[in-house]
Amino acid sequence: MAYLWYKAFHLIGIVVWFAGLFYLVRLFVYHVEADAQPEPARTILTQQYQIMEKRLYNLITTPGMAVTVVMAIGLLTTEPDVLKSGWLHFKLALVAVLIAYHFYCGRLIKQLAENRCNWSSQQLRGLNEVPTVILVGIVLLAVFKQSLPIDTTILGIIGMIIAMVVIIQFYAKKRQENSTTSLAQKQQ
Ligand code: HEM
Repeated sequence: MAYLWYKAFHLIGIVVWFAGLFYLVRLFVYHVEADAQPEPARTILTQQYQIMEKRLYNLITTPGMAVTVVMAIGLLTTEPDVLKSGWLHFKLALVAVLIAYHFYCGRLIKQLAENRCNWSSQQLRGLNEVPTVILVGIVLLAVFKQSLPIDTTILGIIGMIIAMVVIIQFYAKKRQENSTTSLAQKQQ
């Protein structure tokens, strides 16, 4: 019974953690774009984004990660034999990358607050897709376990990354066109 409780809260922690990670980097995108606004909009917007980023990271994202990891430890102590499974080793490698991403986002919050962030809004849009790829990999491993078809999964993930790059480029072009049109309309 304890195992099921741990698993349920493991899943709840994951949802909270990912909601935080996805929203956080979206806020970074808006924060960087606000930097290009004229004053006083620039100061008002960037200060507001700083507050939102810190609160989201400290009150939602990091607690979500903590619940996920603590519940995972609960799962492993209840069923220590799972530790021998190959799928779990792959999953832990992906979780390590995700945790590194989490703390890197924490560093980006500080860099943005100190105006030292070198990422463009377009690059941040790409960065925001990193947890999506990790999520797909981890969930497939957790659900299929040792019966996961590796070749198909790798091909599927590569296809997904290509599709994301194409979509991000497409929307970048669209945004560029829209801003050129609205500038031309203002000048008329
Ligand atoms: C801290 C590292 C983690 C460890 C040690 C861990 C370990 C485990 C274990 C032992 C199970 C139970 C497997 C079963 O009973 O079938 C499980 C379930 C699951 N985990 Fe994790 N996990 C970790 C992080 C994550 C993360 C970050 C995600 C999502 C991105 C995730 C997604 C899942 C899912 C979806 C299940 C349910 C699988 C099922 O019931 O079919 N885990 N995890």
